[in-house]
Parts: sequence; C-alpha cells; structure tokens
Amino acid sequence: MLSQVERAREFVDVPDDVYPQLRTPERTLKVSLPVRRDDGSVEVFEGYRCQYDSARGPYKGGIRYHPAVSMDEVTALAGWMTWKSAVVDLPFGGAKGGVVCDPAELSEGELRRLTRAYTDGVRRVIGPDTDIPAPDVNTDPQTMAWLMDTYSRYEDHAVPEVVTGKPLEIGGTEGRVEATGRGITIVTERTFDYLDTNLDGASVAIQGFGNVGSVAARLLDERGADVVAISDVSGGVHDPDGLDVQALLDHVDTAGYVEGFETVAAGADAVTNEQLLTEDVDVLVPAAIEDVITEEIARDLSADVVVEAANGPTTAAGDEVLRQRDVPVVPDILANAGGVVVSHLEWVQNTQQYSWSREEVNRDLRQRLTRGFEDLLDVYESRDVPDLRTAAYVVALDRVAAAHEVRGPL
Ligand SMILES: NC(=O)C1=CN([C@@H]2O[C@H](COP(=O)(O)OP(=O)(O)OC[C@H]3O[C@@H](n4cnc5c(N)ncnc54)[C@H](O)[C@@H]3O)[C@@H](O)[C@H]2O)C=CC1
Ligand SMILES: O=C(O)CCC(=O)C(=O)O
Repeated sequence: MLSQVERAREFVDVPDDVYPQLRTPERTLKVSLPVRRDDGSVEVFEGYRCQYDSARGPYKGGIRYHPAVSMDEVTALAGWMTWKSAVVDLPFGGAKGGVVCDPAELSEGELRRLTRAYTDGVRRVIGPDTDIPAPDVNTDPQTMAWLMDTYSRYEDHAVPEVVTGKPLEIGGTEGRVEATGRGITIVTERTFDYLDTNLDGASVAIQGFGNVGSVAARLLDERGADVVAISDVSGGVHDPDGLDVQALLDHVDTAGYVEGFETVAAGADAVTNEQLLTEDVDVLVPAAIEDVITEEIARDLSADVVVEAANGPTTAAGDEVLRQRDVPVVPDILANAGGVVVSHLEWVQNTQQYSWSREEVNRDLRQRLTRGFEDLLDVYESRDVPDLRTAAYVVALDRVAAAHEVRGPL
C-alpha cells in the first residue's frame, strides 16, 4: 500500500508536512476477545481496528474474520479504504478491522459470541459519527446485525447507522449485498468502452466465489460475457465454452465449495488457482485475497486486462511486471469501491430515517463509479502518469492532502 502511495507522490503536490501523516495510521486498537466455545471452554481471540485517516470524514471500512489477519494487514486495508473513499469522493476516511480466527471451525453461536466480544472491545472507538464498520471477508449481514445489536444495547436505543451491510429488517439498504460485484461489472464495462472493445462474448476468469466473486460472475454472465473459469479456496473449474454460473451457485450452495463441480458439469475441468490466474482470457478478476498476482504470476499472466475486485491482489513486484508488460490493471481502490459507495447510501438513509428503492441505489452506484472512472482517466491522460493505479492514487492523494491542508496547520 505504501509503495503505491510513494509511486504516486511525484505526480501530486502533497505538502511536506502533510505527507508523513498520509503514510501512518491515526490509531490502531488491539483487543483480546474471550469467547465461550460450545464445549464450555474459553478461548481468547485477537482482534484489531485500524483507523487510518479521518481528514475527509468518519472512518469507514469492513471487518474481516480470517486466520491470516494481522496488524500489518488491517493497516494496509485501512489505508486502501482511505484512498478508495477519496477516489469516489465519499465524505469518509478509512478504517479496517479484523479478528484472527478460522470461521469454518466456529459454530454460528461461537461466531455470534465472537462478534459481540469484538464489538465490546471496539465500541469506544466506533460510532455513527466516528467509525462505521461493514462486511468484508467471512463476515456478512448477520455479523453486522449482531454488531449493531451489541452496540445498541450500550446506547439503550437502536443505532442502525453504526454499521452498514445490515439485513433489510434493521435498516440495511437494497442493493448492498450485490454492490461490490455490481460495481465490478460497471467498471469492467467502462474499461471495455475505454479500450474500444466489446464485453459481449469476452472471456472472464474470476478467482474467489464469495460475496464479490459470485455476484460479479452472475452479473458479467447476464451482461453477455463468457465466464470461463472460477475458483475459490478449494480449487477451480474451467470451461472454454463458458461455465453455467447458476449451476455453479447451486453446487456451492449444497457442496459448500467450487471443488467437485467438474464432476457434475459436462465440459468443465478442474484447474488450480495458479492456472486460473494465468488463463488466456480477456479479463482476469481476482476477487479473493491479497498478494495473489506475484512477480512470477505476473510474468505468466495472459489476460488482456485485470480488474481488481479483491483488495491488494497484486504485489508490488507483480505490479511492476504488469506495468512493464503494458497490461492494463483497473486498481482495487476504484474497481471494488461499489461496496463502500452503497454503504454510504445506507448510512445516509439511516441518518435520514428514510429508504430508497433498489433502482435509486443502483443508479447512484453507477453514477458515482462512472464519475470516479472519468476522474481517474482525466489524470491518466493529462498528467502523464505511467498506469491507471498511479492515476487513481493521484486523484485520492490530491483529495486527502487537500482536506488535511484546509483543516489548517498543526
Ligand atoms: N464484501 C465487500 O463488500 C467487499 C469486499 N472486498 C474485497 O473482495 C475480496 C473478497 O471479499 P468477499 O467476497 O466479501 O469475501 P467472502 O468471504 O465472501 O469470499 C471470499 C472468497 O475467496 C475465496 N478464497 C479465500 N482464500 C482463497 C485462496 N487462498 N485462493 C483462492 N480463493 C480463496 C473463498 O473461498 C471465497 O470464495 C476481499 O479482498 C475483500 O476485501 C472489497 C470491497 C468490498
Ligand atoms: O462497505 C464498506 O464500508 C467497506 C467495504 C470494505 O471493507 C472494502 O471496500 O474493502
């Protein structure tokens, strides 16, 4: 994350006394979370909330449950939230939270108690005007409902606007579950327009079949693209004639994982995650975890365009190789901003105690992502920056630095 900021700096006029503030998080809270397991024992989990920057507004960002969560990871993810909110011009700063755990090994009751313990741990630093969490890897609307409930108990009244990505019953918005995957589809369409190519019949490979990857697969398929390869943590499947995305969704619904689909779908073969990332396709959509496009993968990558749905899927070395090879990469901080855009709409609806239709939400999402894409292209074409990622960072750094400056000297 910092190397991406550094690369963009030479193209932006960030004052010397502001720049060090953009390189360091404002604060990071580490919490110990005692949770009663179903067998009666107590296990203490480790959790974090990193609040990176609040110059433009309240901190905003998801919560991740994953064994690889660490303070470094949440810090990078919180930084990316800061640049992401700025690139699509939302009145938010950036934050991210996480708990070191393997959700596959926890029952629903254990996950609920873990979420309540996490909320107890961070409740003094979150709030509707200070820091508003949301879902990320392995967390979902139910997790957000438990968080909202725990926070509200301390306040003695319902506080829906403390969190976004909630179920509709407690103030969630239409369109949030689909927002990030829908955003990927919108941004991919805009990229194809820009490159003057046709998305109809274009071949797509998607790594990750969770919230973001599965919605992107379905909507890109509906939009006329051929989704030829999909994977998750269990492995992947490939069909050169296009996978039946709905059949794969049904398979994952019953089997739990993508693995095994090749045994029930005619024409589909099993592929590894590494093979998927180097498939000869028109678009590669990494939609799982960080650091999967390494230097080696970048050298072997055959896609014409990469649209980054995951946060930080490309390592710094991988990025350099793609830049040298002139492979266009639509950066995460724009490509996956659909989630936070609709989270903002949810928060606005909650604070106004009003709700909008799915059509209104989706229209706003499309407009904001399109504007973000235009702002990025404007910089790319006018300031002689080397790639789309650097252009996105120039837009973001400009806005965050301007907010620091106008708030006045220290
Ligand atoms: N949920 C959201 O609204 C947003 C999510 N993102 C990012 O999108 C990415 C995916 O997030 P979600 O879909 O929400 O998570 P999820 O938990 O719903 O799905 C994650 C998917 O990645 C797969 N996966 C995990 N480890 C893998 C590995 N080593 N190799 C291959 N596949 C692997 C899982 O099997 C699953 O299919 C993350 O980077 C997240 O930060 C970004 C913006 C918003
Ligand atoms: O919806 C949000 O507030 C943030 C989602 C998120 O964590 C992300 O964009 O990485």
